[in-house]
Amino acid sequence: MDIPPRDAPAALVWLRRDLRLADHAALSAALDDFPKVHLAFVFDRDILDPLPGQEEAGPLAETPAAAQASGDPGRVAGAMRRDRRVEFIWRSLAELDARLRELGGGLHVLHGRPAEAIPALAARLGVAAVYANHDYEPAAVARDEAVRAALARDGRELRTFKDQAVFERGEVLTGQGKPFSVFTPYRNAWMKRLVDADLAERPVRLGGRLAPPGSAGTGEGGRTASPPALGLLPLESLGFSVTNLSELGIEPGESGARRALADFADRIGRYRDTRDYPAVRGPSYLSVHLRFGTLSIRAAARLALQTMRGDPAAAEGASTWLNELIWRDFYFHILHHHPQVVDHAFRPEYDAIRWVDGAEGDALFEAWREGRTGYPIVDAAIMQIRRSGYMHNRLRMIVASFLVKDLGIDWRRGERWFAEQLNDYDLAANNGGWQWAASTGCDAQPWFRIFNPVTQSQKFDPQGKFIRRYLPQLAGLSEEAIHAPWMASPAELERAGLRLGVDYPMPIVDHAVARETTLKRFAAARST
Ligand SMILES: Cc1cc2nc3c(=O)[nH]c(=O)nc-3n(C[C@H](O)[C@H](O)[C@H](O)COP(=O)(O)OP(=O)(O)OC[C@H]3O[C@@H](n4cnc5c(N)ncnc54)[C@H](O)[C@@H]3O)c2cc1C
Repeated sequence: MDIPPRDAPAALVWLRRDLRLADHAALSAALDDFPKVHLAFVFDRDILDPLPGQEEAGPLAETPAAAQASGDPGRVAGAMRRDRRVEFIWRSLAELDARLRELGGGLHVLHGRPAEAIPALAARLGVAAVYANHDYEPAAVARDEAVRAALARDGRELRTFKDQAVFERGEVLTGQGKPFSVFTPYRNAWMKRLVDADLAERPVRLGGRLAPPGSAGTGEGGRTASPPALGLLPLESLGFSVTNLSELGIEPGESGARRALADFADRIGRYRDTRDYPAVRGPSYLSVHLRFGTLSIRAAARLALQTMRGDPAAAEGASTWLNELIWRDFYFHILHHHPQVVDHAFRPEYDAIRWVDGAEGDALFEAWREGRTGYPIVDAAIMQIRRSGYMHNRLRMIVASFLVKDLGIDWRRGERWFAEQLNDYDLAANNGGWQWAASTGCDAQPWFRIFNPVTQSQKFDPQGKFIRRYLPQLAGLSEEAIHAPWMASPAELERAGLRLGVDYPMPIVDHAVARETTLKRFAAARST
């Protein structure tokens, strides 16, 4: 790639899932190559317009459905959706914009389609090149190719960098140069390849290097290129309103990520022993920051590695946590090398499974996503995701397994619903997690191993603390009864003030029967 002339006016750094100013590969490279930089973010209509909104994300004056029912076009236009991710991004950008303004710059925030918006902004600013970080999702790869082609038509380059992963694409391969499909050898090869430079902070020194707002109105449009006064489009102008993000204590932005990382640094030594218990503050809760890049993956991995090297008492916890970060790279690797997993089973034989569909499938799916299965651990987990946009990893495995192996529903339906709900939704990790639980993926749970939701509950929420938090109607049940209320004696139910079938449903399936049906379903697909 040619290095542009030093007197080239400026570069444009296009932020996507890297909403920070520290340790940022594309920004660091742009500052190496150009004397001045602009920064921009596009609220992408192709992503935002189809978002349905999250039912339990906070109060809303009027839902799109109610407005639609009124038949009043004015009300339809004014109806808002709530989506915690959109608010998270918006607030992270507001913080970033404020910081840029302190330094004499400002963030260009656009609402449109990147393939048009980015080349148009680049032209207006008169920049020589656009810098961005790699994204591995097929739709994002196609988007970036479209932007690259449009920029090239104007004689501009799109330069992209690894930032989201520690190792990406073909960097970790088998001895035969092939992609891995099993995690443990991938992890071993990943560890073997790692040197300190891979995790080194990418320097970003912005002082005096930001193109001031309004300074570059010399582009083809001839108009001033300064970002609007606030630098940001109001959330409402995007069709979204404020959610319960603040109530949940989720702090967006780089400052939120820094605080969450520092909080976890004190607990990392206990991670291995606590991470499987949803009632305990065991995991890092950093996934939303890693998703939107308010935290750099290198900073996260540095914490793990430094703890492993410098604190023997915490080393095991840190090494277990590093493993999870490697799973994240692993699923990017799988998505990059096998993009067909987006719509298909990684193991093609499982595309032949006959799932429960039609009215019966719809009814079972509705009961699952509304937390009405009658299995308390499953229903409590569903309440957690609906109210907070987060679900504990152990619970993600339990509810995914339950949908697929107890209810016989196609994993893709669950995957899509998670995609709407999760703050940390990431195509690679979500698809990987669902295919793991459904036994259709690479290195997945074997098809004949089926989680028993009652024993999982007894093991990982032994006192029912998590269940009580999300299903207060069961709070009066004893530790023994809370995992399977239908087994409780009438006297116990009466003591707990619980009317089964009224206050809380009877189980919608019998696990033992469902298990047998699932084994037959998988066996039939394997034999075709
Ligand atoms: C069905 C299912 C769906 C999932 N969907 C997603 C998703 O959309 N987005 C997502 O980030 N994770 C997903 N996961 C993985 C995991 O559940 C979450 O990353 C984790 O619960 C996030 O909480 P944490 O940050 O406290 O995790 P921690 O336990 O503190 O882990 C640290 C980080 O490691 C990464 N990580 C951990 N476990 C995994 C994993 N199995 N695969 C990939 N990365 C991992 C995440 O970035 C996480 O933030 C899914 C798992 C399952 C079983």
